[in-house]
Order: sequence, then structure tokens, then C-alpha cells
Amino acid sequence: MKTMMRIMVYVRPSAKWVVTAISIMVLATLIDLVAPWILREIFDKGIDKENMTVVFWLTLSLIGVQAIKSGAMFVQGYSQELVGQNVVFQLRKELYAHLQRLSFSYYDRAQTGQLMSRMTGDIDSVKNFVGFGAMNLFTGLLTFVGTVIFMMTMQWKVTLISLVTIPLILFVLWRFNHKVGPAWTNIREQMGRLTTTLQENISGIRVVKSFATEKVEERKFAERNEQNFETNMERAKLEARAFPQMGFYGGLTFVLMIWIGAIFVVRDEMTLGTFMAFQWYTWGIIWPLNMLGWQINIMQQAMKAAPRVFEVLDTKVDIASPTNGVNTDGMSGNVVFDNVSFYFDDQDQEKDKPILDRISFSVAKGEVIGVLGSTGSGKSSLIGLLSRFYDAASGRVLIDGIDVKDYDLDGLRKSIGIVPQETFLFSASIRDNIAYGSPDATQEQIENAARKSQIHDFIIGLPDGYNTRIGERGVGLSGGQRQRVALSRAILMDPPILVLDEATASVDTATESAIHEALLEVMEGRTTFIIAQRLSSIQHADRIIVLENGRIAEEGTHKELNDRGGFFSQLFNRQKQIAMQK
Ligand SMILES: Nc1ncnc2c1ncn2[C@@H]1O[C@H](COP(=O)(O)OP(=O)(O)OP(=O)(O)O)[C@@H](O)[C@H]1O
Repeated sequence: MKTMMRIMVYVRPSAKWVVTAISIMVLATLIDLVAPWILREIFDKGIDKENMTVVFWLTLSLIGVQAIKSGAMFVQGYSQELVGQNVVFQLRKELYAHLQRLSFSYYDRAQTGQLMSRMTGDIDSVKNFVGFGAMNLFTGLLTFVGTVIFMMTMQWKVTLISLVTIPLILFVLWRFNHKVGPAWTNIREQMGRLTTTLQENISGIRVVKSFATEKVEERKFAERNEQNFETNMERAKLEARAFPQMGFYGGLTFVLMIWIGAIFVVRDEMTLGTFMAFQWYTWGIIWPLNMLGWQINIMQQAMKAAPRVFEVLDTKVDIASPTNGVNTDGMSGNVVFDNVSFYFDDQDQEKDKPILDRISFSVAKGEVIGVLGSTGSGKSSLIGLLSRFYDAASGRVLIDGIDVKDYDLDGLRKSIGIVPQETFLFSASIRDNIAYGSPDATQEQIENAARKSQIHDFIIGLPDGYNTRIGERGVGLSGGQRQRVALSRAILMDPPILVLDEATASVDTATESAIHEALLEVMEGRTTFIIAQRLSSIQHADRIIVLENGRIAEEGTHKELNDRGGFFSQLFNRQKQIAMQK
């Protein structure tokens, strides 16, 4: 009931069209009820009295009535679909907007395929119910009640006797409704899992092919596909069992009507015209009940699909912009980490080790700070706290003396240009990819950013230059080229804080060196974090922080750290040896 009420909230803005559809349904139903009545008159006042004029005019009126009904059905079909489409439009809009707001923690756990299935199949199920099922349920009910009333006024005894099968039909319907609900829960869930398998396979197709695991993947998919097949067949079995039973009881009603009707005609308690009209009216009883089976199906599907959509909509946005967040215009970029500790959402803060453990350091405006550490030491997490991808469990991250939680969130993120470890490029032109965060940038500014990232010459060498379209993952570009496009994107934003998270890890050392030379100008006056495992990446850092197991192990200039003989100098010596061996 709660789900139904919540769906109705989305129907409310289309109230005008609902009223239109319902009014026309009432009109169409009345026409359906009048037609058999005209037939009775044709028999009783025309054929029986051998009055062909009556037959002629009444049959003509039948044509007129049917023509009006066809016109009405067009408007009804249109308004019904419009209501359904309006609901889908609004739900998709809200869901998409909410997905944009949900935090990194949500996406750490969420399965893309499940989200896609909710956005498409589940919302479509809701539409089918709102735009078709619910309205037809109403027409069915109206036709049934109207038919019974018309028949009762013509011959109540025959009507009542013929209706003895109705409780049987209702019982079959009740049992069907009871069983088909859980089947639809399973089907919607399985569809989500099937889409997840498909999405992961397509996204990871390069891994699949390189490990030659196509057969394993096919088996995995086949297993899910089979589960889906079986659950759908379970549902089909329920339908196959219930619908013929209803059809049989419906047929029985028809037979009863003929049988009882014939007795009453012979006894002169019913005219032949009424008898003929009753045959027509019988469909007005059987049809809605049979349709009810399908409508219950559509309704149950929607009732199981809608909560999957609402579940996402109800997920709390745990990192949101504060009301009246501090404006970031004129931000200088003085960064302070003040005793910061951090856990991921799925960790137990009582038992698990923190990812970042009481981190304290400060970076002055314009300083270039290298963050060094072995894999998994917490370097990316540290930067994630700066942009509020995650919030610290304790301690504070301050920019220009203000807690990052107090800044307007969009402003904060636009003030920190990040070149992430994994580059994502959109299926758009290279120009649009570079200008992603700065859509108003001029061609000259875009080219300037590309030059500093050492990618301009490559781009103009392409047949379509900056207009070259690239695939979802930047297919057509090498890893290093993709990284340089991402670097151009960050440079173009002209942020006060720049973060390069292993941003040159995929380019050769000569190109890396050229990028860093060019970046010297970019970094001028900008606070820059360079996260790296390679010492060559942080050659221009003013100061270096070495992270180990989420704690700051060392901190200082190149020289200070070298003299100390710790992690940094060991790494320095190791990498020097490797370079010499080459
Ligand atoms: N969602 C998560 N839940 C729990 N732990 C996580 C989660 N994501 C990452 N971690 C753990 O957090 C630690 C720090 O990860 P982080 O990505 O910050 O390390 P890093 O130093 O940037 O590593 P790399 O150099 O390999 O990129 C790792 O040990 C990782 O296993």
C-alpha cells in the first residue's frame, strides 16, 4: 500500500490526463453497455415485429455508437500513455539526479548493472502499471459493475443464476495474486544480477580476453540466464494454471446464461431480444475478470520493481554541500591536515586499523608537495579527504583555515584539479574531453593546456585533430595519452590546488620529464600534490611526505630525507641502482 501511495505521488502532476482518460473510459464503457441494449431492440421491436425501418435505424445507430467509441479509445490510449510516460520521465530524472549526488562510499558498494536495471527495466514496469494496468483495472471494474446493473434491470433472475461461477473465478484470482508476487520479486532481482554480469563483462572484456576466460564468462552468464529462465517459467506456470481455469469458469458462465436464458425464453419470462443482448453482456462479465489476471500480473511486477527504485532514491547523501557553504572564490590553497584519521564505510572503527592514522601536516600556498609511499599506504585516500570524496572520521582538513566541510561542495571540488590514477574519458571529441570541467574555454586555452601536457602535437597529428572522437575508455589512445588528456583537463580548470595522483605513471620517463618541465610553469603559485611511487615524478617537489601504513613515516626535503637513511633513501638508492643497470 505504501508503495502504491508513493507511485501515486508521481501520478498527481498528470491528474488532468488521468481525469481525461477516466472520463473517456466511462463513456466507452457506457457505449459498450448500450450496444447490446440496441441489439435487444433490433430483435424485439424490429425483427419480431417485421419492422425493417426500426432494424435499419437501430443498426445505423450501432455503427454511430461504435464510431464514437473508436474516437474515444484514441484519446483514452493517448492520455493513458501520457500519464505513464510522465511518471517514467519524472522517476528517471529524480533517480539520475540522485545518483549524481550519492557519494563515493555508495559507489564503492553499488553494482553498476543493478543501477542500470533499476533505471531501465524497473522503471518501465512502474510505467506499465500506471499507464496501462491501473487504468484498465478501472475500466474492467466499471464494465463488470455496469454490465451486472444493466442485466439486472433486464432480467434479474437469469443474471443472478448465471453469476454463480463468479466466486470461483475470484478465488482463482486471489490465489494467483498471492503466488505471483514473490515470483516477480525474484525476476526483478535476477534481472539486476543478469545486467550486472553483462555490464562487468563488457567493461572488463580486455581482461577476459587476455586471460582467455570467455568460456568461464559464458558459463557464468549461462547460469544467471538459466536462473532467470527458470523463475520466468515458474511465473508462466502460475499464469498457465490460473488463466485457463478462469477461462473455463468464464465459459461456464456463458453456457449457464444460454441454458437458463433459453428456459426463461421458453417460459415467456424473457424476450428473444433480451436473450441475445445477454449473450453480448456475458462478455462484459467474463472479459474484465480474465483481464484482471493480467492486470494483477502487471501490478505485482510494478509493486516489486518500484521499491528497488525507491531504495536508491531513499539512500542518504552522506556528503552534501552545507547550507550557505563558504564561497571558494579567491581561495589561496593553504592546506592543513590536523590530526586526521580515516576509515572506509565498510570498516569497523572499533576493530579495524584506520586507513589514515592521526595525520598532521601543512602545505603553504604555491608549495609542491610530493606524497610518496608503497602501494596501499593511503596516498589516494589522503587526497580523497581534501576534495571530500570521503569525510574524515576524526580531525580536520583545512584549506585557507576553513574546514573543507564548510565550503560549498561544488566550489571546493572545482578548486582542486585532480588527475586521477585511472583516467576516464567520455565518448566525445578530444576537445570536449579536455574542456569537461571548463565548458566555456576557448580553443586557444584548450590548446595551451594540451601543450603543457605534451599532448598537443599528438592531437593535431590526428586526422580530425581536436574534433577526434574517442570511445568510452578513450579507446584509440594509449594509457599515457589518456593520462595527458586528463592532465590537460585539470590544467584548463586553472584551480588553486592541483593533485597529480600517479598522473605520469603511464608515460615514459623522457615524456614524464618533459611534462614536469612544462608543469613547472603550471605549478607556479599553485599548491600542488604529486602522488607517486617513482622518485622521478617528484623531482620538483619542495617537500616530501612519506606514508607508511596510513601514518606519516618521514617528512622533509629531498636532501633531508636522503640524509636520514629511512624509507626514502632506500627507495632512492634502489631506483638509482635500477637506472644504472639499464
Ligand atoms: N572501500 C574500501 N574499503 C576498505 N578498504 C579500502 C577501500 N578502498 C581502499 N581500501 C584500502 O585502503 C588502503 C589505502 O588505499 P589507497 O588507495 O589510499 O592507497 P594508495 O597508497 O593510494 O595505493 P596505490 O599506490 O596502490 O594507489 C589500501 O590498503 C586499500 O586496501
